[in-house]
Amino acid sequence: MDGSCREARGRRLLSKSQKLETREQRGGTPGEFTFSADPSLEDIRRLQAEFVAERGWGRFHQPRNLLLALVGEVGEVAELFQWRAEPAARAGLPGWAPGERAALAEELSDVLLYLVSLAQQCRVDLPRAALRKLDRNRARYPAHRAHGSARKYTHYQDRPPDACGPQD
Ligand SMILES: Nc1ccn([C@H]2C[C@H](O)[C@@H](COP(=O)(O)OP(=O)(O)OP(=O)(O)O)O2)c(=O)n1
Repeated sequence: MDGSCREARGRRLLSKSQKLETREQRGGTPGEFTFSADPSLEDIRRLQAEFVAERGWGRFHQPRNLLLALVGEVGEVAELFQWRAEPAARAGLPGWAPGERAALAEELSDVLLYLVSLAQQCRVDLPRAALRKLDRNRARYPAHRAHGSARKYTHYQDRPPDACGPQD
């Protein structure tokens, strides 16, 4: 893809993300919520890498710096939740103002952008790695044993299948 095609694609993705933000500001029923089909994680990696390269920031983006930046942004997400009454921390974030939802979308995006950058700098193919990890989680937490229970997987490994019920 040449430079002008890449820029046009970047603009299209940006205009889509602006529409998505409007949807986020409205809130909605959590069960009905889905992500947009694009951009892919690879699109986001590439756009962020271009953003960093255009500013000559590559030398700052060493893994440890990115990790610290990521943790800092996670802290900013936590700030938006701290001291809220319990109902406002439920799925769908009832009672959150549009501006607060927009602020959360920004902070979560900062987390994602630093996570993707960190994975790139550590040469981790994040989408594939996440799929592999999901496979591992499925194996560790068989649905018939873990259903309705928040216990750690080691609880299932240590016991025969009939030693505990699903609610145990
Ligand atoms: N060296 C840098 C600096 C910034 N960014 C990008 C990634 C984040 O998405 C965002 C972080 O920018 P800020 O450090 O300005 O943090 P905030 O956007 O959270 O601003 P504020 O702290 O005012 O909320 O910019 C980056 O990739 N590399």
